[in-house]
Parts: sequence; C-alpha cells; structure tokens
Amino acid sequence: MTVPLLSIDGLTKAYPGVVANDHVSLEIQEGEVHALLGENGAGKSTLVKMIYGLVKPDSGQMRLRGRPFAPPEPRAARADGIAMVFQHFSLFDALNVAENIALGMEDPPPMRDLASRIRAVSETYGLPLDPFRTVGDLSAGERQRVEIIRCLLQDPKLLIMDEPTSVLTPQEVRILFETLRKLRDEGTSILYISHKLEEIRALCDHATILRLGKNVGECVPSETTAAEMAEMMVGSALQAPERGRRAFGEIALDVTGLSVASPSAFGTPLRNVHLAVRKGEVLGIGGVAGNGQDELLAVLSGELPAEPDAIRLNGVAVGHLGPTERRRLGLLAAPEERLGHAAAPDMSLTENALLTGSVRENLERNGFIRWDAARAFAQRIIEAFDVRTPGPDNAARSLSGGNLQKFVIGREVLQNPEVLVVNQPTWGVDASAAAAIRQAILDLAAGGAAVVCISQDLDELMEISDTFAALNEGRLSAPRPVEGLTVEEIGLLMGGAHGMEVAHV
Ligand SMILES: Nc1ncnc2c1ncn2[C@@H]1O[C@H](COP(=O)(O)OP(=O)(O)OP(=O)(O)O)[C@@H](O)[C@H]1O
Repeated sequence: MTVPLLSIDGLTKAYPGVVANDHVSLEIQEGEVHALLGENGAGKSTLVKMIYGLVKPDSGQMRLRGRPFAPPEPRAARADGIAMVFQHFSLFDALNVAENIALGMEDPPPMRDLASRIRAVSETYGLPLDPFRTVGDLSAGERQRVEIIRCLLQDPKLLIMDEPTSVLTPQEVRILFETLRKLRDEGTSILYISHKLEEIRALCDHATILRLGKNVGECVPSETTAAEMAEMMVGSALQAPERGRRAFGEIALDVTGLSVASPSAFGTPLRNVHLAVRKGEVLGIGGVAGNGQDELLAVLSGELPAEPDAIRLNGVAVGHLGPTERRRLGLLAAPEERLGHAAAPDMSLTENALLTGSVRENLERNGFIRWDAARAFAQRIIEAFDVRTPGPDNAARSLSGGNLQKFVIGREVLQNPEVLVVNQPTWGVDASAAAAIRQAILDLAAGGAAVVCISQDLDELMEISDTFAALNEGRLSAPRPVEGLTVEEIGLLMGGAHGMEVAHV
C-alpha cells in the first residue's frame, strides 16, 4: 500500500466554549485534490491552520509521508512543502508583483532572476501575470495568481486553498481549475476548501465532510450530488428560498446622475449612475469585483458624500447626509469586508451590535449606552440568524468567517430597514446559511422594504432579484427585469456591452 502524503489522526483543538476540531482524522494521497467541506464554523480553517503551523493542536498526530509532522510555525510547514493560499490576500497595493513575492521569501534572488522565474511559472501553469505590474491595478483574480505563483515558487507538495473561487469570474475559475489539474497530474496534492459544491464535483477526487468539529463522512464528489453533500454537511435536507409573489409600491430609493470619485487610489469612480428601487423590490447588481461595487455601497450608505439630490430616500434628498442620519431615516447598509469594515474585530458582538444598531434600536439614552439592551439585541441576532458562538460577549474575531457574515447581515435585517443595501451578503457562507440569508432578504422585501443586493454570485442574484443591473468600470447598466433575462445577456451587461448609455434615458 502506498503511504499517504499526509495522514491526520485524531487532531483535536478546543477554544473557550467550542471544540473546533474533535478527533479529526483523514488522509491526503499524493496527486489528489481533496475537498474539505462543512458548514460555517465546522472547523475547516482550524484544521488547515494546524497543518500550516499557525495553530497548535491540543492532541492528535500528523504524519507527512509516514514521518511525524508537527510544524511549530508556518515557516517549518513551508520547509516541508506545505503552501497555503488564504481567503484574504496579504499584498501591498503600491508594490509590483515581483516585489510583493520577494517580500514573502526568506532569501529572495535578485529582482531580474525572480521576475524570470515568475514568468516561467506563470507560463508553465497558464497563469498570465506580468511581474512588473503594480498590484493595486490588478483584478481580484490576478491578485490571487500572485499568491498562487508565490506558493508554486516553493515547489509545494501540498497546496492548501481556502475558498479560492469566491472572488473569481467564471472565466478565471476555469483558468484556475486547469492550473490545479496540471499540478495534480504532476503529483502535487491539493486541499481545497469551498462552499461551492458544483465546483467541488467538477474538480475534486475525494471529499471529507466536517460537522461541528467532527469528521462525519467522506465521498467521491463526482459520484455524489450537490444536495447529498449539503445534507451530509448540515445533517438534514436543504430548503430552497421561496420568493412568493410581491406587489411593488412607490419608489423608496431613487438615484440620479450619481458620480463620485473613489476615495482609494486604486478604486473605481462612479459615473452617472441611475437607479430606482420600489418598496418590495430587490434590485440585484452584478459585475466583476473592482468595478465600483465598494464605492456604490459607500455612497449609498453615506460613508462617501454625494450631491444632496443625487440620492433620494422616499423623496427626501439624502446624498449629503452621513451614515447615522441615513440610518435614522431607514437606509441601512452592510458592506462586503466583514472584519474591519462591517465589524470591529476586537470588539465583542454586543459592541458590534451597538455600532450600527444604536439609533434604530434605541441603545443609547441621554448619552449613556444601554448595555443590557445592546446585549439583548446581539443575542436576538445570534438566535434569529443561527450565529454559532458561545455568546454575545465573544469578540467578532473569534467567529468563523461565515458566522460573522450571518451576524453582520442579521444586525441590519433585524433593524427593519426601509431600504437595505448589501454587498456580497453570502460571501463565504455555507449553503444552508446562504439560503437562510437569502430568505431573510426576500422576507424583508415581502414586508415592503426596498433592497439593493450587490453580488458577484450570479446564481444568487437570479434567485432573489426582481430586477438586474451590472456595474462595469463605474457605470451601471439600466436595470432590467430578471424574468426572461438570459445568461448571455447578463454576460454582455457585465462586460460593459453597448447600449448602457442609451439605456437609462
Ligand atoms: N481564535 C479563535 N478563538 C475562539 N474561537 C475560535 C477561534 N478560531 C475559531 N474559533 C471557533 O472554532 C469553530 C471552528 O471555526 P473555523 O474557523 O475552523 O470554521 P470553518 O469551518 O473554517 O468556518 P467558515 O466556513 O465559516 O470559515 C468556530 O465555532 C469558531 O467560532
């Protein structure tokens, strides 16, 4: 029998109040793509962090090619051939590709040699990338390539990828999969974390499923349906969101001729954006990341000021108002970046609930914070949105990515907004939690709220939106009813097809 590349035996890691990994065992063979599946908080990141030397197990063993393996730090794991591409990239915008890669190397070669090695790897693996381009000018997909090439330069035996496709366009996903298949054929093993089950079926040879920190099963993804895998993860059957018929009311959010500069040197200015969302309507905004999505959310939420008349809420000009005043009037928003922007990492969930809930939930009186009320509000979010955490006193940072996302969206939905703007509401969220968040958005609209949902997940937009528009280089196409819209038409709109100028006359 061949020795597995990595065998994991009874790994256990507990945090206060939760056993993140409870006697997890699995084997990764040489040259296989092994998927790690599980709901948010199931323990996937904890497991890979132990393999990469970022977290120390409480008990259990690992063996690499039969030899004991217990990396005390990532450097040791890398020396043994383990590489990892993280969900969040750690790149410096102002530096170029080669400089960024050199920064992560222990002993970088001269820049010219490094650049030619980058070119060689990028050509061999079909990952086009110019070593001298400034990282700030790169798309999310290109940034990911920088991270992948950085890993490949180490000639890894095991490449760990944590939700690599959530920031990619369908074309970029195809390129990535070709690269990963080539690596596999050369004998590299890949440990692949994703919530996208169809992608796992297309790519992975084997899957291990975690639930509540325990290994609950394994399967061959190509021989298993997405629904079966989802059921193994959740332990019960999934429910698809129900849209139901809704009547639209008057226009709640009216945006006309909105142009703003981006606050970031590498951002995208918005150019002459027009949109109107009626009460009860969900407007889905698609587009490849970096085409003005962050700017649109910031200008609608009030973080970025605009001309007063450019944004109207129930007929009232609000463009010049800041986030707090807009919240008071019923316009609420949840940005994409959950750690740092939507939530303060080191603050407790109670404090984070207070951050945006203070005005509408009446959490301050005479300048004093009503801590009991704030805590109760946080608790209400935790219960209503099934946020897995020991309680509201825990820091936002301690939540798994998907659970924090549920908290951030739940915090806005429970404040009964008249208009809700969300960016990537189910980013990194598992299938059942994503369905719950989408259902909450639909219920909100059914109750008469107007919703703007910015997302890169087209399936999501088709599932919940009544109207669709695409952002391309800061321009928004004219919103069109989702019913009858074809994938080809959407692709054209996302690519900035013509007619966009004419469209909103
Ligand atoms: N540093 C930490 N301190 C306290 N608890 C933690 C810490 N890191 C993880 N946890 C907890 O351990 C559990 C497993 O989290 P983990 O991040 O491994 O899940 P996951 O499967 O990767 O989730 P997701 O899909 O949402 O990223 C969660 O309940 C989480 O709250």
